[in-house]
Amino acid sequence: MGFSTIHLSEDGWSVDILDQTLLPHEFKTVRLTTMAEAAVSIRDMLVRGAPLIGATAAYGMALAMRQDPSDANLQDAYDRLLETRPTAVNLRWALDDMKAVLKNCAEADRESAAYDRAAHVVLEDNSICFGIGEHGLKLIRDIYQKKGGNAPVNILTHCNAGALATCGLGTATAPIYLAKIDHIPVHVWVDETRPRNQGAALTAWELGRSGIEHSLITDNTGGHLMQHGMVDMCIVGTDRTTASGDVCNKIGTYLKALAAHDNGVPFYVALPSTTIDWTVNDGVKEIPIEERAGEEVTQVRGLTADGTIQTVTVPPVTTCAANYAFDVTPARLVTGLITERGVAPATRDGLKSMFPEQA
Ligand SMILES: CSC[C@@H](O)[C@@H](O)C(=O)COP(=O)(O)O
Repeated sequence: MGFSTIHLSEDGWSVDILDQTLLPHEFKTVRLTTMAEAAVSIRDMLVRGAPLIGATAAYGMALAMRQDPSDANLQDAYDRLLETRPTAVNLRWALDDMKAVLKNCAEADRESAAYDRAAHVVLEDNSICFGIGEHGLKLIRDIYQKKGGNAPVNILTHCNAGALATCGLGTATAPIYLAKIDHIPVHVWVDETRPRNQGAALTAWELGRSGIEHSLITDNTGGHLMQHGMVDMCIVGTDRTTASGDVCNKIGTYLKALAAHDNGVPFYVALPSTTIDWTVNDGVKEIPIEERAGEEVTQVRGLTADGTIQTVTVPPVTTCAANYAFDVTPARLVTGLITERGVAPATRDGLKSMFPEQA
């Protein structure tokens, strides 16, 4: 990939992250030295994407244990990191995982145990992304062969479920990167993904760096492309997948799934098992949907002709905006869930058979 979303700095204890709010026009690493800074980096979306949020929270716990390894601080760090973003369940998964390891350690051992476990979370995510990539690659290869083996596979994706959202090849993008290595021509339709433009700013940036052919489209274009046979498959990520296969992902994903269903376009969701919330069944009723500041809708940030980065307001300055960050795609609209263990039907039985030890 040529970049790292999160890693331990050379001092061996502080944590370097890529400030994703500045991409694509500025590439800047930020150093986290406290749990509070880790929490802010998640809340303000310097890091974002479900798996990377989890990894940052894990390192946030390590920074907390370095400052004060007491039981009280362990719980305080857990609570403060958990409240940073409500929807991506990887956050809770990583914090639960860290807490389970740390509460069984003597206080004197907690700092080193926390760093070890956080490194494990990062490495595990890397290998999970690769597994998702291998299983998703088979789906892309099948479509390529069905098209006669001489035309690119057109894939639509929403938001950024790429390397930037993870500690590896990404989830939705992993099969795409592996297809390139396998010499399967792929072209990606990149939804710009208002309001924060993760598609335009992040997915376009990372696909471009990797030499993957892509076209940026407005969020409303997908249905038209599907009606005209210009999308062979959709692959998106997820922030929380229910035990019954409902998928909560960036706002607008549901509308893409509806359009895909209406046009017979396969709609796949790529996910690490850490994104499955086994305690939730009905995604629409039970998953908390993050609501963010209206300014994310009313304002747009970008590069001006004179090379400066500026934020401008689009509607009348008095307009109030509603900003729901995620929506839920019911399982019935999902063709398959691409996990690190294989492609599962988006059903309770499908997930159970893939992860029997969890269910
Ligand atoms: C592999 S990332 C999957 C999802 O987290 C991704 O699609 C997404 O919706 C990210 O939302 P964000 O608000 O940028 O954190």
